[in-house]
Amino acid sequence: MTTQRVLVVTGPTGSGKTTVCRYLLEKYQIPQVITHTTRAPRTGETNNVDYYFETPASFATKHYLEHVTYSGNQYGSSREGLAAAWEKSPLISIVLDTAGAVTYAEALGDQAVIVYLEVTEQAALIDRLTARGDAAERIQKRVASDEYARDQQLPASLVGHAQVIVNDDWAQTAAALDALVAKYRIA
Ligand SMILES: Nc1ncnc2c1ncn2[C@@H]1O[C@H](COP(=O)(O)OP(=O)(O)OP(=O)(O)O)[C@@H](O)[C@H]1O
Ligand SMILES: Nc1nc2c(ncn2[C@@H]2O[C@H](COP(=O)(O)O)[C@@H](O)[C@H]2O)c(=O)[nH]1
Repeated sequence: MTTQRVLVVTGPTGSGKTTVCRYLLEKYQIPQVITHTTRAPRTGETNNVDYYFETPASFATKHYLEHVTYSGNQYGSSREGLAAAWEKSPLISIVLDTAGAVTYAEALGDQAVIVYLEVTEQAALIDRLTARGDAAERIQKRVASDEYARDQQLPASLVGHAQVIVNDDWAQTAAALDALVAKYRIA
């Protein structure tokens, strides 16, 4: 039987997690698990595609494998969402903060392939969030959050289990992703 795996893409805000999953979808047709959030959509984001955008009341009705608060908003990934993505392909991806990545590693063991993205210069993260169109007040609130500081490091429990990719240069990141997919994708 084919082993079902999920590429858990984690790392600091602005490190490129969403960009990586988009690349995996477009180049390799690797489906991404859609997660739930109470934050407002950014310009260009679509409900049921980028997230299931929820009210606090509707967020509370779902069945989560894990859920977190990140910079004042709630985020959660459902068991149903994971199963629905695995119905499409044995290899899928998900974007999580580092707390979520730790939970996935604990809950799924070797089925969770953890990829930690980092960027050498922290200032580049802020530049990237600004270039993405995030409002200055939102960036300031995020940078001041405990979650922002926490996600700058790979959690101790994932050291030795996670593949670290330095996403300074996209061509190098793409090459690292191609090698990762070659290892786990069933042709
Ligand atoms: N290697 C790179 N070089 C320059 N810009 C990049 C690179 N990778 C991603 N970006 C850009 O950085 C911005 C942030 O990327 P992305 O939204 O993928 O980050 P993220 O980790 O998902 O952020 P968040 O956790 O805040 O949602 C985007 O505008 C993206 O196009
Ligand atoms: N633990 C979880 N983290 C999640 C989930 N969905 C997204 N995220 C992470 O939240 C922050 C903020 O996301 P943003 O889209 O507002 O920039 C980021 O680190 C995401 O990776 C989830 O279901 N669980």
